[in-house]
Amino acid sequence: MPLLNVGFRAAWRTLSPACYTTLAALAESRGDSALLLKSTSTDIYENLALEDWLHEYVQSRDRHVLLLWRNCPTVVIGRHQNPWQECNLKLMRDQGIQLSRRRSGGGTVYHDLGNINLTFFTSKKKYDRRGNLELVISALKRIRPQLNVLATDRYDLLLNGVFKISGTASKIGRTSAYHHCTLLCNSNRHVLSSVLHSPHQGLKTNATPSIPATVKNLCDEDPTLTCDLLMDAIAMEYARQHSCQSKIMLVDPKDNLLLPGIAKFTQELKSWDWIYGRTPKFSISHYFSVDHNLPGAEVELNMSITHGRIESCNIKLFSDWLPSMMCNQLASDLIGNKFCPTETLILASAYLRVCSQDNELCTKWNALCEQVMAIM
Ligand SMILES: Nc1ncnc2c1ncn2[C@@H]1O[C@H](COP(=O)(O)OC(=O)CCCC[C@@H]2CCSS2)[C@@H](O)[C@H]1O
Repeated sequence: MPLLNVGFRAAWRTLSPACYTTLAALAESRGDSALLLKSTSTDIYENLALEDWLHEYVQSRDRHVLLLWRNCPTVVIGRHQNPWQECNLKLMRDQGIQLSRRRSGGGTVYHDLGNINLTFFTSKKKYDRRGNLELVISALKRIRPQLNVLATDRYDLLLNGVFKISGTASKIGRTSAYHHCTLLCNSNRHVLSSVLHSPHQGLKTNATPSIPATVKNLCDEDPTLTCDLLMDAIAMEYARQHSCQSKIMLVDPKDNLLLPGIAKFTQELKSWDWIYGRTPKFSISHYFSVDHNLPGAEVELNMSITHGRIESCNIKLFSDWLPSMMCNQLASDLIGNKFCPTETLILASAYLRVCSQDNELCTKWNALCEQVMAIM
């Protein structure tokens, strides 16, 4: 197969199904020591799976790869974080914003199509976060010399010395590594700050906390900037510094022929067990009023949650506005369930059938269950 002397994209496009080859083989057959890839997907799980796949299969050789990608609205938590501590899950459900857990450590960020993600794959030896961030700064300076951007000691990029425009995380394997970072061009800052705000106050955990910062979009500094412009500038700079072709190869993370086995990676990243079940053990203590028109309708809820499942639960009423027997039963039935509104709704509905003759009781019961589900 005459792959050695043709561009990546051309080679890929000219392959007939019969001689379809994997991305790893294509990378191997090309002489370049560096590759520039862009994902055609805007699905966070597919894109994180693509990172996993590249880390596993292409990075086994001493090769430099840069992957550019963007996502539809999503919150991305770090590997050892607690989503209930980091974000407003109810608001996210209501607004159709996805939640994902990445494999790298660090804090929580918000992505939408106005945010660019860059993943620098290298061998463990060549892993160089500062070098990568300097490359991004050089690319920015080349297209807009007046921009004042610097990298901090914790590998954030700051605009004008104050505003965060990029956050960093990384994963280091046995022989290979990757460093990935964001770049805010024109994200929705209102959504960003509202979803990265947890309604929980009495949550106790030793999960990694995020370090909140004041963010800014590059677009607010220079309205002529676009994500495409920034991605092209970074790709050019990468090609310049790594002496490789500046042509970007488009990769579809759903392409199981090019990326054998990727579907399994995607499935795992989408699973409840990975996203929620990996949360370090935590406890919540929540005090709320179920109905402000009902004097004394206050509730104290205490729960401990392990691997995302309710391990202990106590629902305390401060008056007899609801039969305490019902609450005790709910508390004991919640044990072992996922700390999630869907499972709780199923339990709550079963009770509703029992008390369906009594309208007032049903209303109070619904109000209580809705409050419990709202904190999940
Ligand atoms: N998109 C984006 N870019 C930069 N900063 C952000 C963003 N979203 C939120 N933030 C701010 O960073 C802090 C969290 O900072 P903190 O330092 O705790 O965490 C990070 O920076 C993690 C970066 C992960 C990058 C990966 C690259 C590909 S997949 S995600 C948050 O509270 C906001 O104030």
